[in-house]
Amino acid sequence: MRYISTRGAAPVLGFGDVLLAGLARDGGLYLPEAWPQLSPAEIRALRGLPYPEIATRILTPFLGGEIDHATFARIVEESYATFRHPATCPIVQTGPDEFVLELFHGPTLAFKDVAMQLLARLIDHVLAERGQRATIVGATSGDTGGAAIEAFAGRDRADLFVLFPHGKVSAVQRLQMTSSLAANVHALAIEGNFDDCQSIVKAMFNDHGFRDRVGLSGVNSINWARIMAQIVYYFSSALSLGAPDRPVSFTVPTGNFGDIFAGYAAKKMGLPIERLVIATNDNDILARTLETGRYETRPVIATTSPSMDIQISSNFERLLFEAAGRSAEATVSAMQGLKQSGAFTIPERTLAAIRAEFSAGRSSMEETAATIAGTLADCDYLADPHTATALAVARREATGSAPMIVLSTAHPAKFPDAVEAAAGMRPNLPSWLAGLMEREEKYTVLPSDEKMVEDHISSRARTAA
Ligand SMILES: Cc1ncc(COP(=O)(O)O)c(C=O)c1O
Ligand SMILES: N[C@@H](CCOP(=O)(O)O)C(=O)O
Repeated sequence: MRYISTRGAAPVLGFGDVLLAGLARDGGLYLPEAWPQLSPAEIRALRGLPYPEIATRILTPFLGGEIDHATFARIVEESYATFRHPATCPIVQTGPDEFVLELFHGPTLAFKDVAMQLLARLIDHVLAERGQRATIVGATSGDTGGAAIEAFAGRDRADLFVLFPHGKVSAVQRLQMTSSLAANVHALAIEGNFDDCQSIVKAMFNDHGFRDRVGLSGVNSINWARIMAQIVYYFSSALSLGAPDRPVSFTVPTGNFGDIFAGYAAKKMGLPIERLVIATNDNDILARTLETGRYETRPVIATTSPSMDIQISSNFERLLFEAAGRSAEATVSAMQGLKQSGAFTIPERTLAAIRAEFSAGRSSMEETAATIAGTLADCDYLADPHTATALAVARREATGSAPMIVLSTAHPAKFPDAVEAAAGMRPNLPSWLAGLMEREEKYTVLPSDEKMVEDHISSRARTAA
């Protein structure tokens, strides 16, 4: 298996190199040269297997033979041993044809753990094999950062720097990032919003001198391995509802488009998926794009689902590349428009290809709050605001015949204020996280300035020359 960049001008890489590269050197995102295929019989053979076994079988083709089977199976097993539910990612029925896929049973209570636990172990493995160290960066609107800090803490081949928007994450999210005692992890509070953090991260990757000097690697979903790991739960949940003999649909609370792109990848690999529904909060750039064909950024609105307060949805680039017939030229032209004017228009044929696979809808903060309250009253199920955004959209968009699986991306206790305001009940952190709110915090506040962040990292990264 080889990987190509959406912008067509970066080296074609194997798995280990893609894992460490993060962003391609031409500014694009890596994708497999071809989608591995699973026949209906091969999918059927996964039924009833434990999650780590399903993951090992589905992900092996992406490794291109670079990690031997026993080692990879052990890494996957160890990754999901950190989850506190025997099914790893269970599904719960909340309506006649509505199911919630709970992705929050990992160490930091968000779906990011599913990929991050695996990513950290894979990076560690590849660095050890090569005798290298890495400086790892990540931008976060709250969840990626905590999951990365938890997964990389104490790993002696990597220094991790997480950029989060100062004052714009929940208290639980902040403490998960700022209270680690590990010397190799660093929380940086950036005076800006998530898009500012993400654009600094991308700028650091595009500064090749800095990138090479510190051995830069990334944990955001710009890193192909993040998407790869997220493909698995589309299969595991669909299998438990009868796949491949019964198609299913998914609704995904969406920000950076990584999670739902993993669903698209699962479909390309042969999983029968009827619809992929993009659910946005008031930051509805993706819903507007599907309606109008124009991707147009607006100022970010702070909502009760802060992890989705995003305008620059990184992985939409991967979809554009695919929908434009894998045209690097079309992708580059769209991305230039975005850089120059904050907008681009999607050509008709590309838009039609996107609309053939995806629907989209938005849920306002009021509708999301009402959905939290209504789902508790009707189904005795307490959803976090991100999950509730998707439930609200799913209930409006579910016109097809297939069962709808709604991705639950965070535990309600990560957002206790919003949940309490909506449902009148304050969710508690699980006992193993009790005491989090009293822990001592350690973080550095920095202006939204690439050079200052680079200098800060250079002076602390142990890989820097
Ligand atoms: C809780 C939660 N839900 C949904 C999302 C959106 O996922 P994606 O960025 O992959 O679209 C995020 C952040 O990424 C998140 O943290
Ligand atoms: N919502 C995310 C934003 C970053 O997304 P990623 O999937 O690209 O890492 C977060 O919680 O940090």
